[in-house]
Amino acid sequence: MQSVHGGRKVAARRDHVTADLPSRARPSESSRSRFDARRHIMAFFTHHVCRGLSSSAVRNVAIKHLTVIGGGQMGAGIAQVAASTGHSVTLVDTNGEILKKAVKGIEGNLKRVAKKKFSDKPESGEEFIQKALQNVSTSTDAAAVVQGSDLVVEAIVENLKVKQDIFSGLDKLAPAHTIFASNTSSLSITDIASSTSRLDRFAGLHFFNPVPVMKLVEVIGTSATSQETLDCLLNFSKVLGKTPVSCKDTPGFIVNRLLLPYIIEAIRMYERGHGSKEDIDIAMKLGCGYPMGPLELADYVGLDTMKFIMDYWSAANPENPSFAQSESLNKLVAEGKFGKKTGEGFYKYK
Ligand SMILES: CCCCCCCCCCCCCC(=O)CC(=O)SCCNC(=O)CCNC(=O)[C@H](O)C(C)(C)COP(=O)(O)OP(=O)(O)OC[C@H]1O[C@@H](n2cnc3c(N)ncnc32)[C@H](O)[C@@H]1OP(=O)(O)O
Ligand SMILES: NC(=O)C1=CN([C@@H]2O[C@H](COP(=O)(O)OP(=O)(O)OC[C@H]3O[C@@H](n4cnc5c(N)ncnc54)[C@H](O)[C@@H]3O)[C@@H](O)[C@H]2O)C=CC1
Repeated sequence: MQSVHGGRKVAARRDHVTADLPSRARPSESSRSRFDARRHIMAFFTHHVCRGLSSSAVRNVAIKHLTVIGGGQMGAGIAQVAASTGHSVTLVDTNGEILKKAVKGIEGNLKRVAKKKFSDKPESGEEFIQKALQNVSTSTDAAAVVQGSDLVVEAIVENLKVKQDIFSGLDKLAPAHTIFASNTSSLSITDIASSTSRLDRFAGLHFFNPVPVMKLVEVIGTSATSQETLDCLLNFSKVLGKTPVSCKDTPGFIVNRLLLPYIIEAIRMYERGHGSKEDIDIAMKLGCGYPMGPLELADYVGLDTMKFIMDYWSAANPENPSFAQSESLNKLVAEGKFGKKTGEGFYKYK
């Protein structure tokens, strides 16, 4: 195991709990202690009450240590938020260079959070950053680190077989109480879970990009997921400072079921020449108040991921012309232009 920051301190600390909240959601000084007390009650629930819920294996779960598989934009974001709310996190990727980049990115983003949250107390901000970084370690070997995990969150490439392979291997090594969760955007949780023998302890935990900023988490249960597992994940999401919603394991869950047709139609509109990419994006930003237009958002999500999603939906619905191949998306992906993360997609980035 390659340990970058190595720390394994797991106590949920008061100054970590509200760390990632945007300023509009942060409590005033006068309400902070009440706010913190509520968070502590939720942390207590996750850490202790889940233990006694029922006779299933998950009753022993106290989510203190998690393994996040995939050190890309989502995995790094999930690790950042978990570490800054007092959890010990091991971030895993097959590529050590990606892990170094992820830790550097986490440090940079923690500085942005600290600058906002501790604008009047820079020394507290520095302490917050160091404590969070001590909670993160990295590894290129998931099998070697999963034994100590209460929760495994997978955020690797959007490919069913690759996700099934990783979970099937870890299922044989992880303790019985460990909950497995996938951050998939579009794949069936039931299909991913079928590669394991812990169907009652398997769920979707779908974060939004950028994880430190976006407040939503979709908690997705299959017909086999136990209520104890769902309760633990709903409470864990709250301890992270997020607002969870419960979803059935249906295509796209809630958000992507609505977002997918919107982005598809925007790309088709651009391909038909009915509007320039800039005008389509400006129209949706100024007309609907969205922070990003649909083509900017596609670049932000990653065009490789968009193509994985599109190919999967297309294979599942071959008769539906909505999911027909997109010439512009295919061309950009073939050229390695995956959007913001590679410096070019529909737009160029510095
Ligand atoms: C025809 C074929 C088509 C194929 C179609 C396939 C369709 C597939 C669709 C499915 C997509 C799947 C993705 C998924 O599963 C779900 C998603 O995640 S969808 C994406 C959701 N995200 C959004 O919608 C993001 C929208 N954008 C924004 O909210 C803002 O633009 C953003 C916050 C990203 C940036 O804001 P901006 O003002 O532009 O920049 P700033 O840099 O000033 O940031 C604002 C604010 O936020 C802080 N911040 C930003 N990033 C981070 C970070 N990583 N960590 C910490 N803090 C961060 C920053 O500091 C600023 O704070 P201030 O207090 O305002 O200074
Ligand atoms: N990009 C987005 O906006 C969102 C993506 N998601 C989902 O999250 C997942 C990850 O997406 P991103 O972080 O954007 O992708 P990414 O491409 O930034 O990162 C994926 C990472 O997984 C690593 N990886 C691949 N196979 C692996 C394996 N077997 N073991 C360990 N690591 C492995 C890669 O090296 C890469 O670093 C996907 O399932 C995606 O659909 C969910 C919400 C939003």
